[in-house]
Amino acid sequence: MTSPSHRFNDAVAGRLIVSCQAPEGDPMRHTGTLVRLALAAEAGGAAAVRANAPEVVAAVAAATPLPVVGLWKDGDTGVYITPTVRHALAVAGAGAAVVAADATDRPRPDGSVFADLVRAVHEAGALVMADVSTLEEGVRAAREGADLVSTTLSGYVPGSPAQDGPDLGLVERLAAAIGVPVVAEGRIATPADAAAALARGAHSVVVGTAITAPTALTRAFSRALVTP
Ligand SMILES: CC(=O)N[C@H](C=O)[C@@H](O)[C@H](O)[C@H](O)COP(=O)(O)O
Repeated sequence: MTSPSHRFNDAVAGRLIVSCQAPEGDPMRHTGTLVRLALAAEAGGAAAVRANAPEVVAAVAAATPLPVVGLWKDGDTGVYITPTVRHALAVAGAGAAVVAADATDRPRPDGSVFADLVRAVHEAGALVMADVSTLEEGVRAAREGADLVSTTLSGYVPGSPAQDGPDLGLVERLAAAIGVPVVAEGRIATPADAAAALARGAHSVVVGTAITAPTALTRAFSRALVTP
């Protein structure tokens, strides 16, 4: 029998995962709207959807046959992407095929370690995508049982310098170092960026803002039109 890990990994191999999220206070932060974005992603050929919060994960999973990579953001400092085992189990319980969680080496609010979260999510029948910012974190997450490792947090945590574009160097280094699939995520702005990520060794590519964030995209256009 094919394991859940093989099934998901085969389904997203060489393909796009669309992140359908909206920040706190954004007009798009509305479950029905995020479901519509997920349906648009499906219609456009995405292989999976990444979604935030149990309610949205459940609604997207009910509306589309695509597997859902679920997370639960809590706050925006320290470890905020699925920070505790409780958050992870709620996301798995909502129907996520994969639970994405911070796998940096910073302290977690419930005192757990990443390996505890991996164990709990596997017992719940879902896979784990480790969101990392460095090569070392990715190597450790793979050793601790992560099913996929994503470059999500590169440029967003102390010790990982901010960059304008995607961190394709990290994609390449991870792909050479670990045996689990590497996902390129973060600031992938164009189809050419996505194709370049695959060429550098990514198994799959997550795109959020460039596809599903009209407020941020409008802001970028507006700023470009402001005369100095
Ligand atoms: C750092 C962080 O919290 N990243 C989040 C992870 O779920 C999302 O806010 C991003 O939109 C997602 O990673 C996709 O990235 P981009 O929107 O750049 O394509």
